[in-house]
Amino acid sequence: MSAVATAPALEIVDLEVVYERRDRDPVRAVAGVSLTVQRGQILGLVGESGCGKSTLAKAAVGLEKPRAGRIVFDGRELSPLTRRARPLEDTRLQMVFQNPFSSLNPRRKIGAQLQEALSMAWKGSRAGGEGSLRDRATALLEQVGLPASAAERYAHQFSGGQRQRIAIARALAADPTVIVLDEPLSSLDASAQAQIANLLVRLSRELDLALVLISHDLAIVQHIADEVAVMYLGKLVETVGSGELWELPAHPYTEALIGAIPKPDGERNLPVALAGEVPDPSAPPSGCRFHPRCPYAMDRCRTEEPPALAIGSGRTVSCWLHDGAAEPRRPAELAAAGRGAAGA
Ligand SMILES: Nc1ncnc2c1ncn2[C@@H]1O[C@H](COP(=O)(O)OP(=O)(O)OP(=O)(O)O)[C@@H](O)[C@H]1O
Repeated sequence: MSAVATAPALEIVDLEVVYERRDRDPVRAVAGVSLTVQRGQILGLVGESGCGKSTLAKAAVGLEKPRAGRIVFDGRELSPLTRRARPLEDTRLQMVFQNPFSSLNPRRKIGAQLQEALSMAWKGSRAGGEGSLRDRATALLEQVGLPASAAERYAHQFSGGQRQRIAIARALAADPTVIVLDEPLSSLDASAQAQIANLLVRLSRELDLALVLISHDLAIVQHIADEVAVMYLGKLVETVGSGELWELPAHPYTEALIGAIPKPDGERNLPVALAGEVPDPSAPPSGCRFHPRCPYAMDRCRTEEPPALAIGSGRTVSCWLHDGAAEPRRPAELAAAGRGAAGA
């Protein structure tokens, strides 16, 4: 992990996002989430489909209005304005979407689209002119591993991986501090995924960029994230340094997610199976939201919601198994020691 800056690049505090629906209960898609990302750091945000990852990402960059909570970007609290009305500095918080094809203009050359992104970010504040915009666009293409000739081509002339490189180059045009990437690899084949993952690590290190990488693919996150936040039904259940997480998952949900990653020999990592579907976020279970699916659930889990408990250095887990636990341990070990149903 690289050096930690004084103010976090991005800090999200108790964020809540609710979708109101006509004639139906509102969906509390993000139900009080706090997390922090430092410059030069990659934070992986993982969880099953529907747990609120995209909503959290959109709220973080101002595309969705939070009902409550704060977003502090580079030490300044972001105002709840639309993106276009935000001050210029706030464009340094960028987002890259899953499908780069839909976010690129099919009728404009890539070079022109990059120049447009550069001039919007510069807004005449820097000495420029067409020549320097063109040079800078070429430099952006090189930064993401594409030749200068890519500027003269259109989006459909590139592969999926190349298009994602272009989308990243366009985000870089704003000279960002933070980029939130929502499933940037999931539409790509395995080899393009590996290349883009390597590119993200390089850019984060070279440009001291904070990256929030949203993915349901734990195997990829395992390779490139420094920190991982695990989300379940609108809440974070565990936040931890990446290496530690894979060695010693502390939340039963994390244990199950990691257990589901196939090993190269076809075996699973751990014998914990995740039963059932993610419940409806408009009517979440009482107590711990994970308790109906948890193999270690105790009586308390059905009625009392666990807070984020600090275990180890900088690590938090929202699980009653760890209440009073002196050090991180596997859920199965804690249950066997008498804390959960399995040991009761
Ligand atoms: N515009 C909306 N109106 C109502 N409900 C919504 C809206 N957008 C998302 N939701 C609901 O909010 C919850 C969280 O959705 P979100 O897309 O943030 O999850 P996700 O973890 O990103 O899932 P995926 O990986 O499938 O995109 C889901 O129950 C979803 O159905």
